[in-house]
Amino acid sequence: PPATVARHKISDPAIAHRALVENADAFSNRPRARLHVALAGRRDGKRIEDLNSVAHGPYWRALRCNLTAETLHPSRLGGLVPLQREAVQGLVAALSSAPRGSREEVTEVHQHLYGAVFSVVARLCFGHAVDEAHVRAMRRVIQNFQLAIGQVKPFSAKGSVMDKIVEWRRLRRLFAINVGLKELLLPHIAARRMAVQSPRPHDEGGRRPYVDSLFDLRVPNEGAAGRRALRDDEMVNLITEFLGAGTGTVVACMEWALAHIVDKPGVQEKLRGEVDDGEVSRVVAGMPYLHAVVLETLRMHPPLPVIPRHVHADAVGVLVGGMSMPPPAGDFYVNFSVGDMGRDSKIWSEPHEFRPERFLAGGDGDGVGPLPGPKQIRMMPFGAGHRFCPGVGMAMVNVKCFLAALMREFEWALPIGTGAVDLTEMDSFFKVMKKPLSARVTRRRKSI
Ligand code: HEM
Repeated sequence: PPATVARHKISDPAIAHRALVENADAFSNRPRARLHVALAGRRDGKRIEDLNSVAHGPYWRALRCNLTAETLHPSRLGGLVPLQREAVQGLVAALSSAPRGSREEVTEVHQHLYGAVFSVVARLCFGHAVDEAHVRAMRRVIQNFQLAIGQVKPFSAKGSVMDKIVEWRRLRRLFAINVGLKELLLPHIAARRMAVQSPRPHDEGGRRPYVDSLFDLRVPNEGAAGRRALRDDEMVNLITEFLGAGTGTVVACMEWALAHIVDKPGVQEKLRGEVDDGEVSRVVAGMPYLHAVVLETLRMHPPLPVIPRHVHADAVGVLVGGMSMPPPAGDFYVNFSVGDMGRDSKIWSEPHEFRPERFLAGGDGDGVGPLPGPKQIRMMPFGAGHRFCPGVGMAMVNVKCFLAALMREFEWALPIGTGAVDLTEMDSFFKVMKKPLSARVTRRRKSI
């Protein structure tokens, strides 16, 4: 984005509510990420949007309605259970046989979690027929892509010549990964297109893969009447977004939750009391303490701690009283600081303490859910307003399902000889653990 656009920070949840919920129309565009500007420049300005980057309007609405109605609708989440069950089995096997370090710890917890969640998301996207080797290949490229985007720091344009050279190199790496992604995904899109057109399509157990919905989708035809089908390059972007957004955030949340669980054995004990007598599918319905653990994790460590908006000058009045700088004359950007809201001592008692009980009856988070209610914002890890995260339902179900299984199957403890988990945060594409979680992961005798 042009360096001249003023960027404001809003940490006050009342003002965030006034803007994102009460004046949602005026606060429904995101700044264009440098990645998208740069990629469009390489394609003669041809648009390469995904749902996250596209401007609020009819094209966005078509993409969003399709995703929420066809793939992420709450009524379809039950269809995830077989995919989750298979992924849980793989995860339990992988963690059971993972090599241990000198302090008897598993060092690559994150990678194992990523593999398991990705396999659910990839099959939800492409259907069950996509084989394990291809899922692994996609996962590698998507992970590299997110890593590379995190390094480009989409909003930094300042710095010395050296900084710019470094950044340009990173952008080039990103372009190269982007090309690789396209080469990898296009054959899968083509294969799936053939499969759905065949007289006997593969049985998906009642689920409809995300790509299938993209084949049927018709979007407004820019500058012309009527609607048109999606182009292949648009599908590649939407699929990349689906695979990336659906995995990285969920894994970040799970890793933070496990970090606190390892840090506080009491939390693990309470969780176990709840999950030991449960069936995986019951996780969706009633496990209040597990639900509280996930909310507490998202309060303290929202994977996306900043929610940016591009705002027209005439909406500046909405933010009066909350601006960190004098009101701008022209259009401006606002960063709503989800991270600050989650740790605001005016809203939360002892905000730096991991205390899931606060979300149970009588606690200071009693009644607070993953999305803000219509009246006020206490925390907003999934955003707010028109652009709130459409994956909230699937994310909560996946995090809870995997955590429940990990509690039921394993004992989680600090590596031998260490006193505490290092909970320092680091900015990457998502807010992640600076020192990835290592833990002693011992198989429990009692099993599902
Ligand atoms: C713990 C997990 C997740 C967290 C914390 C999270 C968080 C967020 C946040 C903060 C936003 C921006 C909201 C705003 O601007 O108001 C967002 C947008 C989005 N998320 Fe998620 N997300 C998660 C999981 C998912 C999943 C599972 C999917 C789908 C597969 C997904 C797909 C999206 C998409 C497509 C957008 C852009 C929506 C739009 O602009 O209309 N997310 N997410």
